[in-house]
Amino acid sequence: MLLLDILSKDICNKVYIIAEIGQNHQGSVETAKQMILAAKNAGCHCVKFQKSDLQAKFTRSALNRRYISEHAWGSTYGEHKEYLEFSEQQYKELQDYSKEIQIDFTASAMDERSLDFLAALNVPFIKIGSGDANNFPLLMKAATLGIPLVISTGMQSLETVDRIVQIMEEAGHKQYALLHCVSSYPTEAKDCNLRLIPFLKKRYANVTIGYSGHELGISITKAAVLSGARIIERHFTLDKNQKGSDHRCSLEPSELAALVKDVEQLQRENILLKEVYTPSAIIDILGNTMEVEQALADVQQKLILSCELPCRHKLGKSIVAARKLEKGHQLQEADLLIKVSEPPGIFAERYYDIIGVKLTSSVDEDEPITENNI
Ligand SMILES: CC(=O)N[C@H](C=O)[C@@H](O)[C@H](O)[C@H](O)COP(=O)(O)O
Ligand SMILES: C=C(OP(=O)(O)O)C(=O)O
Repeated sequence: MLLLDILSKDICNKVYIIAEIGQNHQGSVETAKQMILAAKNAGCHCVKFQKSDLQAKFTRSALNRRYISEHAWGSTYGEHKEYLEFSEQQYKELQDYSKEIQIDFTASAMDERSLDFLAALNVPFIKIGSGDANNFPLLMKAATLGIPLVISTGMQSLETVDRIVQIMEEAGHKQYALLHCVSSYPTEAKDCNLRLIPFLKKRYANVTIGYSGHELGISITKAAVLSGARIIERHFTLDKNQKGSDHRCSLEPSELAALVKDVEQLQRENILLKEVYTPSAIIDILGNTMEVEQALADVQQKLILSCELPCRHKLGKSIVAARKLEKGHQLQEADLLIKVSEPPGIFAERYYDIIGVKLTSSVDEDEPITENNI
């Protein structure tokens, strides 16, 4: 299977292309099937969805908050997400359909219950989205399942990415990839920071590096391939003008097909036998456009970008009390969960740092632990 060959680095000149259907199916299984077929016809290797167990992923206050947006499918965020969430039975139906037309089918596991569900569904790999890249307990569990993992690194620090790699190494899990990603929708060219692809390749020499892009158009994604990305993920839509947060920065079928064709041509011309090109060589190959030049600007350090802060605030995971915790209580793992919280609390990457710390004030069940509590 191509993905496994890429993860084991047996093949270096092919790119595995994932069409991220995400929640662009508008809550309709029929539309999802049309999208799976359109992704297959565009030449993609895989279709991907987003699987959540809403009570496991979000706190009650995050689910109950009013969602005032032209993209809202309900009056609260919980109603909106419920509308877009497929049942386990519907997942099986979509998986069967994907099998029938021979395209890989998977989803991101956005909480532990969804991870268990996807593992049981026997998907070829499980995606861990940027929102869970700092969810170390989830990553530890995922690393022990014996299933390939594709892990995005948007809205995370370099320290967190180092920790992901350490978790995989400690678990002896070798079949995984890290995707460079910037969690802003759409990402402006100047924020794409494609030089972080060779940076990550050098820092984690044994790990396959890919790119999950949220920018407009396909040129920057092609530049990502020439920067060394061997797994590409792009949001996919049947029509960019539809209601929904992700449609605008998604590719329509003709754009996705053009991306696949252009990547295949780079492969046919043996250009991908060399993995990493310099920015000037990439511009020579693709032709000079301002956006590609901006996306390739010199960047030496992986930081959480200011353009990612709205997404980190909205969908970043926080540390939450699993039950009511009294003042003076010394925190243990069993006391804590990791969820999207409204308002956010201490971010999930500090989970292991606060174990053993005594609470200076009580925290209610399903409420975030904040700096004021420790
Ligand atoms: C960080 C993350 O999960 N991002 C996902 C993947 O890129 C997105 O598809 C979000 O689910 C989507 O943008 C949320 O939109 P809304 O809040 O309108 O449901
Ligand atoms: C959030 C996701 O993707 P990314 O972090 O790659 O944008 C996802 O796949 O669910």
